[in-house]
Amino acid sequence: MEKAAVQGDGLLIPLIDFSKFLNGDETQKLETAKAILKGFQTAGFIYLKNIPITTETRSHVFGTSAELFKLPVDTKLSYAWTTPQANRGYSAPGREKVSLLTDSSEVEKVRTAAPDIKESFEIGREGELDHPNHWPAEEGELVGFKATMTDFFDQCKALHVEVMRAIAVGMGLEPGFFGGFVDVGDNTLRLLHYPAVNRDVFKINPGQVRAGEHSDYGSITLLFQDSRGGLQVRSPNGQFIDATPIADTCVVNAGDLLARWSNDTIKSTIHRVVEPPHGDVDVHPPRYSIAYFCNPNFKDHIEALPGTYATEADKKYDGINSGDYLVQRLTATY
Ligand SMILES: O=C(O)CCC(=O)C(=O)O
Ligand SMILES: [Fe+2]
Repeated sequence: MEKAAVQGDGLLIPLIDFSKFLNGDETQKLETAKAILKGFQTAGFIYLKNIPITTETRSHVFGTSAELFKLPVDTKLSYAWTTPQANRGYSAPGREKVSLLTDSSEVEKVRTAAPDIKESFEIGREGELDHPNHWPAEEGELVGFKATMTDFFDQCKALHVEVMRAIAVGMGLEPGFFGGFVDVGDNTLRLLHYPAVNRDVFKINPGQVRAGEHSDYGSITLLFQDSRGGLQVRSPNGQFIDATPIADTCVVNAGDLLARWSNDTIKSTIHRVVEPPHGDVDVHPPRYSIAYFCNPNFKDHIEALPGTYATEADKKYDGINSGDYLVQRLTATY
C-alpha cells in the first residue's frame, strides 16, 4: 500500500516508490504503474521517490541555479526570454503572469495588480538551430553552467520517458506506446527563484502570491522543490492544499495536453505558490525550485488515446499539433 504524500479536502496525492517500476518484478511494475495512473486520474499529481536522479545531482543543480540568479539584473536581462516560439532565457519578476486567463488583455490587468514574486530562466533542447539557448558567460561560479544544465536536462528527459512508459502500462497500452512521442525531448527546463520577501507584502495585499494559480500545459511536469514550502494544489472542492516538500522526492503533475490526450481521464490540476506556511518571521527567505516541463514531440499530432473513448462521438477534443498547442498557450501568458 502506498503512502499519501498529501491528503486533505478530498485531495490525495500518493507517494510512490518509482524504483519498483524501474527495477521491480512484473507484479511490482504493474502495481506501481497502476498507482501512478490512478494518481494522475484522481489528483493530477503524484510524488515519486527513488528516482534515478541522485541527491548529489539535484543539489549541484540547485546550487548552480542560485549562482545564476545572483548575477546583476542587467546581466540577467541580457539573456532575456524573447518569444513563445523560442521559450528560452530569463524572465524578470512580473514578466510572466501565469494564470487561467487566456486573453492577453485580461492577463495584463492581473499582472499590473500584483505581479508574481519570482524570476525564472528557461532552457530548451540543445540543437534547435532557430532557437539557441541563452547561455550565461561561463565566469567565476558559472563555469560549467551549460554542462550541468544540459546533463540535468537529459536526465529529466529520460525520467519523462519512464513516467510515460508507466502511464502506458497503467492504461493497458504497449509499454512503448509513447516512445515515439517523447523521444525528441521538446521540453523546457525552468530554474525558478522566489526572492526573499517581507511578510508584510502578503498582509498588505491579500492577493499577493509567489506564483499565481495555473495548470501546466504539456504532458507532465517534473517539479523539484527545496524545503521552504508554499506550493499548493487545488482540491476537487476548490480549496488549496499545501503540497509540503518531502526530501529527495520529485513532484510530478499532468499537464493540459496530457489531459486532452487522455480525453480528460487524466487531470491537469490547478496549483500555485503562496507565502510559505512557516510562522513567525519578518522576512521569508528565498525559495528555489526547478520545473521540467515535458511535451510530446512538437511535430506530433495528439488525439484521444486508445481506450479513452468508446465511439468517435465520445472524443471530447479535435486532434492538435503539440508544438502549436504550446505556442498558443505561451502566447497568452507572456
Ligand atoms: O515553484 C513551484 O513549486 C511551482 C512552479 C510552477 O508551478 C510552474 O512554474 O509551473
Ligand atoms: Fe506549474
